[in-house]
Amino acid sequence: MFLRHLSLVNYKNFDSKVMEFDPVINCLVGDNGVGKTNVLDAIYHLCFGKSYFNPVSTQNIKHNTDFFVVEGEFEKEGKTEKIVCSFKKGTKKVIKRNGKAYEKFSEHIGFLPLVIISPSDRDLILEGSETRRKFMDGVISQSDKGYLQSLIKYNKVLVQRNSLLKYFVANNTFDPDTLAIYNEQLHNLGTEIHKKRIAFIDAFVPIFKEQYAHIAEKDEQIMLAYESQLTHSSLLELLESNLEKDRALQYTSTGIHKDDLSFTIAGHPIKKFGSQGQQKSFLIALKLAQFHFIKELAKNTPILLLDDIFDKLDESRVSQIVSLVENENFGQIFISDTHAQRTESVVKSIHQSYKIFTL
Ligand SMILES: Nc1ncnc2c1ncn2[C@@H]1O[C@H](COP(=O)(O)OP(=O)(O)OP(=O)(O)O)[C@@H](O)[C@H]1O
Repeated sequence: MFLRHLSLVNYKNFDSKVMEFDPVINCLVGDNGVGKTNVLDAIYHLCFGKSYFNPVSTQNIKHNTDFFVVEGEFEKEGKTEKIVCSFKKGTKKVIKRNGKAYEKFSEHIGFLPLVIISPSDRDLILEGSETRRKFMDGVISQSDKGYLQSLIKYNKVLVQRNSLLKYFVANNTFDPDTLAIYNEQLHNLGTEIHKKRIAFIDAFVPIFKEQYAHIAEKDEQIMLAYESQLTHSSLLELLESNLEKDRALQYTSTGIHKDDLSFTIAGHPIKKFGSQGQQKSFLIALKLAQFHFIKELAKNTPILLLDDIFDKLDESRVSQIVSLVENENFGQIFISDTHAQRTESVVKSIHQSYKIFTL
């Protein structure tokens, strides 16, 4: 699968921009702020219906205009797939595939698999558990449509249960029967999601470790583990035993919405004890593992977006990554960099088919 054509209207810093891509390697080069990352983000938008960097849709519209359109033509399994993502201030965003609008964006997720590696990935280490859950959910849902639907349903029931807990306090009342219905629904959906997360981590960790070992060229005892309150108790038991606490807090304090991933090096949190280079390598290994995982399960090679990746690492780690890209059968790759010469010498060593765009 590859993206052949991209056209932007009023997307971030672009008035209008049309690009025809190479099926293998595309490099976007230029000074800081020219819009290299914005092009990558537009491609991300076509695959996920949203920006990777800025979730506020109005802020993706070029300043002083009131709509944007991102259009892409992909080649997938011998067919052309035309995707149009448009947004006008005050209306709902629309995503169309071959002229037909999706009713639910979630139906589009996974159709065009994509993995992005960007400096903002450091949030996975630095930020709270929600960022890591989103990463885990993103990987699983690109290969399992049912998972995303269960997650959406779980979150809906969670909102309903939280509203009910607030209602109890506001009206000085309590209704155990309605609560029991929500508890059961959360238990059923949560247990299914929990099982899928366990299965995912079991399959993902060996791939991740292999990617890290390639980049670091030595064993640095890195580990990724799934942490869940459901490991020791069922969700129903947790909901029931935390009822008084939840009533006081007016929200649901236990469940798979509290799950996390722990990232460690030699048994210690990488956030506190990993060097900057080790943290960067960890994140790249995580994303390359995501790439291989999706490729294997979705039976479809994801597009790979490498945003500013060469600025982050020492030369030996960069050449290790390049050799990974060279050896494994990657699909289409987009690379953004400020150094035209560096990029060209790197891509020349990967493949004879490439295009360089100077923005
Ligand atoms: N909604 C918007 N309207 C107009 N310009 C915008 C909008 N959103 C972002 N920009 C501009 O886009 C530019 C940033 O583009 P981008 O992040 O793609 O740069 P880059 O080429 O990747 O730079 P770097 O090399 O620093 O990473 C900034 O100048 C920013 O002001």
